Amino acid sequence: MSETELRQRQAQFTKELHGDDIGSKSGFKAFISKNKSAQKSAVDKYLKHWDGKVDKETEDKRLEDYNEGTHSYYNVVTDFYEYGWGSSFHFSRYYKGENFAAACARHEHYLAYQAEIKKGDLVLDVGCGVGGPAREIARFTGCNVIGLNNNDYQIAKAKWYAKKFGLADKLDFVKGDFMKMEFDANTFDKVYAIEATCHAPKLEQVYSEIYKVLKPGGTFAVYEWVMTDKYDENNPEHRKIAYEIELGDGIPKMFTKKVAQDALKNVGFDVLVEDDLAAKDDEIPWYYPLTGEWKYVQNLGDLATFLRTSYLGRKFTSTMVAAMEKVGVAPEGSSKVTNALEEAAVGLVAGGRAKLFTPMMLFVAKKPLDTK
Ligand SMILES: CC(C)=CCC[C@@H](C)[C@H]1CC[C@H]2C3=C(CC[C@]12C)[C@@]1(C)CC[C@H](O)C[C@@H]1CC3
Ligand SMILES: C[S@@+](CC[C@H](N)C(=O)[O-])C[C@H]1O[C@@H](n2cnc3c(N)ncnc32)[C@H](O)[C@@H]1O
Repeated sequence: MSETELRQRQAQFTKELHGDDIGSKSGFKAFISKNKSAQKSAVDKYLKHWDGKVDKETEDKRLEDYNEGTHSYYNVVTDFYEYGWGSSFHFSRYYKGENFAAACARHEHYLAYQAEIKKGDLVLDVGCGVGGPAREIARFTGCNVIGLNNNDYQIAKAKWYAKKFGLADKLDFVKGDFMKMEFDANTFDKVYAIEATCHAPKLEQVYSEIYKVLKPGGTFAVYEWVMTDKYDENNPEHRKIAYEIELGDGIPKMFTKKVAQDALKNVGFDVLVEDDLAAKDDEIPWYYPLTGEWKYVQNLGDLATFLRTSYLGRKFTSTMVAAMEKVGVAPEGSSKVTNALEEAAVGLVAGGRAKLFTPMMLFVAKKPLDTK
């Protein structure tokens, strides 16, 4: 299928699944108003590559089908993410006494600071979700952001929020595959990516696209999802954790830190910073909202989040979803989605505790000035 046909099909499917009125409904309300047969087909498309097999052929198919696979994944999880987590789809570090929302904003500000984003800069957000980080970074720095995303539903939501919060003149969101960017070379002053490029079937390709669209002298800053140096692909316990992360988070293959480091260098970047922010031995771990550690809850906002994200909260949600699916209120396949998200949570916490995985491998890289 050609790129244009794929695009048209995905746009048409988004209309069928989510209807025309995207944005005004979010979380639970959006979830129950989906077209039921389209939802079933989206769930099947996402899960068709996840049948427990870890052989090379199955993995190759997942890598080949990365675009549709991820598109389908975000079609079915976005409402759950918004309901449980908010509109920034990433993890954060937590300082003692700092609440969830403040930590999330600070994590975004830190990336903007590392990327040296300034007022008036034209910035690309690679894999922008529903635009939570883009809104924060535009407000924080005064820059203009273009968010790139291959998920039509999220783009429609991101546009809706930008308008709602009076940021439509600072932000734009466009459909596209980060493996084949359509922007002219040397377009952006800065580029950032937050927990998104791990969906790429090949890191070197997405980094080389970023390199292409960045102006010479421009900075790229990324929070990358990688398996750490402790990870051993031949250790079945390690592989099980990586598989849970892949399945539950719609990732064709988790790569190691070494693969990411080499990829950045191979495409021509000068790598200025390599810092695993999950390896700082913070008193409050980045994965705490997915555990049962109530002691870190700071305020009522955190309590509301924790009631949805903690083990018991997730159990409550999945039980309710299963009951609603049974009586036909929730679309068929919804329980498969909550089960997959449970695998994600379990794998992420296990990977975090064992320091086999990090969702915040910070790389800051520059495109040399003497390139075209
Ligand atoms: C997939 C990538 C690369 C990044 C997303 C990181 C996180 C924002 C998500 C990873 C696992 C997600 C889960 C939820 C929210 C978003 C994540 C933390 C839930 C808490 C949403 C509510 C559901 O009932 C349970 C989910 C568990 C996993
Ligand atoms: C975990 S979300 C992170 C979103 C955002 N960076 C944030 O922090 O809120 C990953 C994002 O990458 C996007 N994505 C995945 N594969 C993509 C691709 N091939 N091209 C463009 N965007 C992609 C997804 O649609 C999703 O918006």
